[in-house]
Amino acid sequence: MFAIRQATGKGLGVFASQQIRSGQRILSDRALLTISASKTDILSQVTLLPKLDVAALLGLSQNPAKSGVLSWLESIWRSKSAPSNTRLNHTILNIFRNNNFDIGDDVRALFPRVARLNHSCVPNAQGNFNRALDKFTVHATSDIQSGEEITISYLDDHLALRANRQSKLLDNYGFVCGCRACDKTLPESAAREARRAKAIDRLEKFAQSGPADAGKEMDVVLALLNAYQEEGIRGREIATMYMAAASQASKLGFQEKARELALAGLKCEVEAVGGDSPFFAATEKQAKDLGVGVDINL
Ligand SMILES: C[S@@+](CC[C@H](N)C(=O)[O-])C[C@H]1O[C@@H](n2cnc3c(N)ncnc32)[C@H](O)[C@@H]1O
Repeated sequence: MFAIRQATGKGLGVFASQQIRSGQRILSDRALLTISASKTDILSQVTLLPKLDVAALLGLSQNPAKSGVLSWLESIWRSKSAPSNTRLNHTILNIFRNNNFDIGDDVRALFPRVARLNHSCVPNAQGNFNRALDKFTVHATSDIQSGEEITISYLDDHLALRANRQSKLLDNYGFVCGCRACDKTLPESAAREARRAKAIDRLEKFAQSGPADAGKEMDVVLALLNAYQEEGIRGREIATMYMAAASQASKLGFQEKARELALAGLKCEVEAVGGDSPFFAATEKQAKDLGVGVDINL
């Protein structure tokens, strides 16, 4: 379904080798290495790995940024690593920083194929850890054409403005993003940023406007959802927003609207994580608790 090859200006990348439909699972990867913040350090963990896994780890990309620091990792490095100044140790730490994913409960992990996915601020796929499978899965969040690069977002705030996104990517990964949303030469670029700025402004005004009622909250979530849709961004965050809007609609007594929003939330969730994910089960339960049990064809 995909091939790993050179992506101009980005090192290696993952490319669709056939058409992939939105919601399709592209890959699921078992961790090469997992690090828990409280229990262990990276270097001693690596010494326990089979040789083939060490070779796979050392084949992953390094972060060229000098200042790129994940403070959590830095503290583990400083407090527990010894000897700390060999070239190999620095390489391992650098690779871990550049490729790890937060999988919840203060655990970070390296996944060999997932680590080849490049970033886009308007990604066409999303990665999530599936606790039931003990694997990191990647799902298409829009239709992907054969030959197209498969991308995910490395950022938490998907609606952030360009300057904000770029400084985070530069600090943490050492690259200047040239994705569609960051490319200032594209005709739609200014309109995109203006739409994002408007949505952020609306959210900030809402946050400052004192106690909110369900009606105001629903309006602001619907406006945000609209902004995400206009940007072509889908995934779990959007599913969460749909469920929040469904909850407000239900509080206001608009059961039909609540049902419609919950169905949209469930669809978005299942497309991003798959029907076998505990995240999806939790969202299904949320819909049931709202009294808007919806059946969705998996
Ligand atoms: C997790 S790795 C992704 C795979 C990597 N390209 C490789 O060759 O293995 C992250 C690194 O890929 C590169 N990268 C990812 N997204 C990029 C983008 N949008 N623009 C430029 N470089 C990017 C950066 O060097 C970043 O530090």
